[in-house]
Amino acid sequence: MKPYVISNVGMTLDGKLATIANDSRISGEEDLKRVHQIRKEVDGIMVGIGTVLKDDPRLTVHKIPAKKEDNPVRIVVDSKLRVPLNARVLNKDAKTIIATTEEINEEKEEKIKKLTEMGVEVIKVGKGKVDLRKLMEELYKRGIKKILLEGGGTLNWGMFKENLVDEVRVFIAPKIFGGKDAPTYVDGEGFKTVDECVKLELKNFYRMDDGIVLEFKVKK
Ligand SMILES: NC(=O)c1ccc[n+]([C@@H]2O[C@H](COP(=O)([O-])OP(=O)(O)OC[C@H]3O[C@@H](n4cnc5c(N)ncnc54)[C@H](O)[C@@H]3O)[C@@H](O)[C@H]2O)c1
Ligand SMILES: Nc1nc(=O)c(N)c(NC[C@H](O)[C@H](O)[C@H](O)COP(=O)(O)O)[nH]1
Repeated sequence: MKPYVISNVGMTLDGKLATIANDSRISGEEDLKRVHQIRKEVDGIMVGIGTVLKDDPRLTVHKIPAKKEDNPVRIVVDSKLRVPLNARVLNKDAKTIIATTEEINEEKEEKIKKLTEMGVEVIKVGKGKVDLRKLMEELYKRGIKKILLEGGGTLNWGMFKENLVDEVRVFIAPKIFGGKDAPTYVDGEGFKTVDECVKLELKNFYRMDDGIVLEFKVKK
């Protein structure tokens, strides 16, 4: 059994999640409230370490009225345990799980010890990179039945490739960032053929701020 996974991003018309200089001010105020409403409704919110290193996100519910217990469990996928100990995602505002690989060395062991002392749970699944399917099973066992996957593009690829995403909600801003190397919604290796790509069913769409939100179910 695995959690139900909602992938949500704010994206420009040309599919970017940030500029080549990592400016990622894409969602408007109303859309951020929509995102925080989803955060309030899920059991876990998941990002890759790239997002933590570039954005230092809090991953708590703070754009709409909420109590501390409304904060979902924060999950960071971090193969090499690069998360800085002063990252906001490690603060006391919510529970945090760091998912890393099974490879271990003295430095990593030391960091796990420090994280554990901070009250952070470290889950070790996979070799080379985190085994996302096994991670989903571990999270489900911990009562995490619904997850908001916030990105970024590399983790989104890993989750789509493993067929672990159930729903897609995307805010598209009326902006074009350009940039061959700018981060996009789904980066990583990419599918070679249309046959093997992720197929979606459009369920809903509506205006939001100066853009539009599209909602899809992933066809399984
Ligand atoms: N606009 C949005 O909605 C939004 C949302 C999130 C992030 N972002 C942007 O995305 C960028 C960060 O994305 P990114 O691609 O650099 O990093 P990411 O956040 O996708 O993290 C990727 C990292 O996770 C780790 N990882 C471990 N196991 C993995 C696996 N099985 N599959 C994939 N990754 C695995 C690897 O270290 C990998 O480099 C930033 O610019 C951030 O601002 C934007
Ligand atoms: N939906 C969405 N629209 C955006 O325009 C944007 N930049 C993000 N970025 C995703 C990232 O994971 C965090 O949502 C932000 O970095 C804010 O983080 P916090 O509020 O501190 O949790 N997400």
